[in-house]
Amino acid sequence: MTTTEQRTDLVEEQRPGFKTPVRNPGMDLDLDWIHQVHVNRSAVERRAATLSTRRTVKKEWQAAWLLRAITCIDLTTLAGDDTPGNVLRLCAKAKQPLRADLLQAMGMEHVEVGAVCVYHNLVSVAVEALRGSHIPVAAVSTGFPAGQTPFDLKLKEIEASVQAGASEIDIVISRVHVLTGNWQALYDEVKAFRAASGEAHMKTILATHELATLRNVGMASLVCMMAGADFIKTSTGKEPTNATLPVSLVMVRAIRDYYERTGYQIGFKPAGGIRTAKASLDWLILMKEELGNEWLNNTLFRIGASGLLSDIERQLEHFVTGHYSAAHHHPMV
Ligand SMILES: O=C[C@H](O)COP(=O)(O)O
Repeated sequence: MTTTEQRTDLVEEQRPGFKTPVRNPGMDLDLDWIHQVHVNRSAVERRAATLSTRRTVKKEWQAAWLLRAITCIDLTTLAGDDTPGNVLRLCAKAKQPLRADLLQAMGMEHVEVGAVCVYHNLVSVAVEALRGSHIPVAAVSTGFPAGQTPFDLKLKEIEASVQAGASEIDIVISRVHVLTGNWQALYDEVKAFRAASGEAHMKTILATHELATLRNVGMASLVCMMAGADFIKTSTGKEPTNATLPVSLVMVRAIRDYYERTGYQIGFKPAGGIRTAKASLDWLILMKEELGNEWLNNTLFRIGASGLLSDIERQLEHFVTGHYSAAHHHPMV
C-alpha cells in the first residue's frame, strides 16, 4: 500500500491553488471487498436531509465558500446547438467569472473556474481560447450521454479528444454492466478507457439515475476507482434526475473507503441540475464533512454546471452591496 506521504513528491504545482491530482493507478478487481460495502438507504437519506443551508448569502463565510465554489466549477456547455461562438463566450467567462468590481470589493485579484467542459467537436476551440490561462479543457466522451456506441469508437473518441488538447476526459459507463451485475465487464471497460486517456485525467460518469439502486451506485463507484478513475461523477445532466445529495453521499463514502484501503485520493464531481448558489454550498458542506478539507479544492472536487455561475454572481452581488463595506477589505479565499 502506498501512503499519501510517499506520493507527495509526485504532485506538481501547475497554478496557484491548483495541484495536479496524483493519477490513480487503480487496483485489481476485488469483489470480496466491494460486496462487503453496504448502503443503508434510509440513513443516507436522513443524513442528506440535514445538509440544507440558507436561501440567500448573508454571511461572510458563505460568500467565501461561494468564491471557492467558483474555482471548482467545470463550466459546461453540452448542447446540440453549441457553436465556436458560444464556446468562446463560455471560455471568456471561465477566465473572468466575476465582474472586476465584485472581485475588488471582496479583496480578490483573480479567480477562475476549475475547467471548461465541452463535446469533442468544440475541444480545439476551447483549448485555443484558454491558451495562456491555466484552465484545463474537459471533453465528454464515449458516446456521451447514453454511451450506446461501439466500444472501438469510444476508444477512438477519447484518443481524438486527447489529441485535440483535452487534459480531462469525462467518460460515461455502460449502464448495462451495472444493471446486469457484470462488474468484471465494467472494470474492463473503464480500464480500457483509462488506458486510452493516456496522461489525461479521467472522470467516470455513473449516470446514477439509470443505475436503479443506491447499492449499485456504491458498487459502480468502487469498481470505477479500482479500474483507475481519477474522479467519479454523478450524472450527465441529461437524466430525469441528476446530482442529488443521497447519491452523492454514497459516492463520497465510496471514495473514503477506497482512500482508506489504497491511500489514493479520488475526486468527486456532482453534475447536472445544480443551478443555485445554495445548492453549491450543500455540496461543499458534504465534501468537508465526509472527506475533510483536503477535498475542498478543484484538484479533488468539481461541480459540473452550465447555469450555476450566474446565480453565484447574483448572490455575491447582493452580498457585496448589502453586507460588505470597504472597512472589511481582506481576501476571502
Ligand atoms: O457535466 C455537466 C452537466 O452536463 C451539466 O448539467 P447542467 O446543464 O444541468 O448544469
